[in-house]
Amino acid sequence: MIWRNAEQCGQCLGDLAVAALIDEVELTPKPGLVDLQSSGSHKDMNAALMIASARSLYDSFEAMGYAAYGGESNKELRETLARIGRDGERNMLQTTGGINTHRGAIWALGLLIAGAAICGNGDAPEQIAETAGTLARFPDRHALVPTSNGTKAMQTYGVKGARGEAKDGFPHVVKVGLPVLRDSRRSKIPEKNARLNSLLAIMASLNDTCLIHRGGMETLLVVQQAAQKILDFGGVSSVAGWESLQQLDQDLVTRHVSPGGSADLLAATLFVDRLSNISLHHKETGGGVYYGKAYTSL
Ligand SMILES: CC(C)(COP(=O)(O)OP(=O)(O)OC[C@H]1O[C@@H](n2cnc3c(N)ncnc32)[C@H](O[C@H]2O[C@H](COP(=O)(O)OP(=O)(O)OP(=O)(O)O)[C@@H](O)[C@H]2O)[C@@H]1O)[C@@H](O)C(=O)NCCC(=O)NCCS
Ligand SMILES: Nc1ncnc2[nH]cnc12
Repeated sequence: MIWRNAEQCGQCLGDLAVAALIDEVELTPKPGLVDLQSSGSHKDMNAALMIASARSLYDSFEAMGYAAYGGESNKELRETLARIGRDGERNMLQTTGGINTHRGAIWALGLLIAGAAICGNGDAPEQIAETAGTLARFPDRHALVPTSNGTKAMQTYGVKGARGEAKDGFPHVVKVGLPVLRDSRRSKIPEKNARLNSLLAIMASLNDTCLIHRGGMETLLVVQQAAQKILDFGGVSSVAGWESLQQLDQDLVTRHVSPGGSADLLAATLFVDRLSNISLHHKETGGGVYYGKAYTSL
């Protein structure tokens, strides 16, 4: 266990989750998404609002880590997380004046926090994601009848959406986003470019219901192919890749679409990445206590 008790676990995972969300928003330039330079395809959001939204979620993330610490994946925990998650959504909407900034992120990060708190060993991302997946597969008796954009896309086009991604053990985090992030780092490009490559790799294969809801399947395919093309150029550090990234951004803004689900899964990737760095540091230094925000710089 890298935490001594449930309080420490909740605080550490809460800090890391908020830091991951802020890192995602601050990553610039992202195609169609809110970043530090523009609001992308969104008329009702900007970076300050997204950061306020991220911070408003700390208590919920902390509570999820606390609730899951040293526990096991079962129906009771799933329902507890769902209750905390719905409270988190209410806080987010209060903070943003009713704008849905991070619903998908609460879902993905909440489950991964719980997975990490159960496993207690942060340097095994696959195991954490699989544990999160087992939680997602339990039913939640109190779930509302879904009328969301994601549900409509799932019903119309048969895609699995955010629920499917979680139930499958977050393949776009552990098999796509994380390997591309780490491979890109190994080629010694700037950290920002490694994160952009990771986002593009997620976009190239995710059935993002945000894109489908606003643009249909045709738009999804256009975006997936454009993201893949940038990676085939050698990623955003290549001249052609960087130019194509600017073009993709303009195209998404013109089409008024945004890969919000991919952004959430990039945040989830950054979360598991930093958690495993902390965990390895903990092992190398022979343990020690969790020093609050100091860990987030690792
Ligand atoms: C299970 C839930 C995730 C609900 O899922 P559902 O699909 O029914 O509902 P949505 O509200 O559509 O939420 C899904 C959000 O997940 C992101 N996402 C999309 N595709 C994927 C994917 N393939 N894999 C993973 N994640 C995906 C995405 O989130 C981002 O987009 C949000 C903005 O979307 P939207 O409201 O559609 O925004 P606009 O385009 O602006 O809409 P219009 O104005 O045009 O109408 C933004 O929040 C990003 O985060 C999807 O939106 C889950 O939420 C749930 O059941 N919660 C209940 C509580 C619970 O159980 N919690 C568990 C705690 S661990
Ligand atoms: N940066 C971002 N812009 C728009 N929607 C998002 N959903 C999650 N992150 C986002």
